[in-house]
Amino acid sequence: MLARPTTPAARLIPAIDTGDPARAKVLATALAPHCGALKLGLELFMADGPHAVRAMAAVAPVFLDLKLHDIPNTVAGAVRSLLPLKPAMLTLHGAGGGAMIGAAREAAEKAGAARPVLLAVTVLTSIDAAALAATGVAGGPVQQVLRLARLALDAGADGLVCSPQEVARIRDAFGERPLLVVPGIRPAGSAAGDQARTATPAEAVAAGADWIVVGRPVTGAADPAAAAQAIAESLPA
Ligand SMILES: O=C(O)c1cc(=O)[nH]c(=O)n1[C@@H]1O[C@H](COP(=O)(O)O)[C@@H](O)[C@H]1O
Repeated sequence: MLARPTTPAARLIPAIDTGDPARAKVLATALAPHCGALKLGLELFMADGPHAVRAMAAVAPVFLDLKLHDIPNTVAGAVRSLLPLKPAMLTLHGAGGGAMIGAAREAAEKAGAARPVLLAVTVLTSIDAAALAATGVAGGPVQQVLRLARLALDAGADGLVCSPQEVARIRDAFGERPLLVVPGIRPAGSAAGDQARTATPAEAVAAGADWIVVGRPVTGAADPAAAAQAIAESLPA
């Protein structure tokens, strides 16, 4: 399994969100020396599938963010189908429930020591309190994140995806064990866009994030490698 980062640069996971494989290759090549892993999400996977994963894995560990969410049998099958691509990290939705997460873990175990880190997405960082209430969830994002965190960790997830605003609360409740991967990161002065629960890179790491996921503030910069390096330099040692 991918080890916890030991340097500031290794904490950074740029999100390569593009449907253009050529653009993805340019970004991956430029950013690989300045990060701990590269995130490949739905946009690129829908466009270029397993080929894109193999191409990215040639330059850096791949965080394959497909946010699996289905019945346990289907998710276990999806994990089995993905194992030959050797992703370093894989996401599934905590809201899929404990049986789904347990089935994913059992399927992942087939890869032995090289299995991907299984990360349960808690409450998407684009969801604010009002949007969460509209889905019928009582209580605010923090309460729901803690509820899904407990469920996912008990069921066999190695870690969690949460916003920077819940990191300290998760560390208080669950200690150092869970791996915490944190999107919703915005360097000071950068546009929030569709993100609702945000903080700066340094704030997220100071609160206890292991990795930070940064997309548009890096990939939309005139010089993505320089933007990545500036973020790494802003992090506590
Ligand atoms: O699982 C994720 O990575 C994820 C979970 C979440 O709650 N929020 C979230 O933004 N992400 C991903 O993190 C990246 C954030 O991108 P930017 O908003 O451009 O920095 C995107 O690729 C999202 O798919």
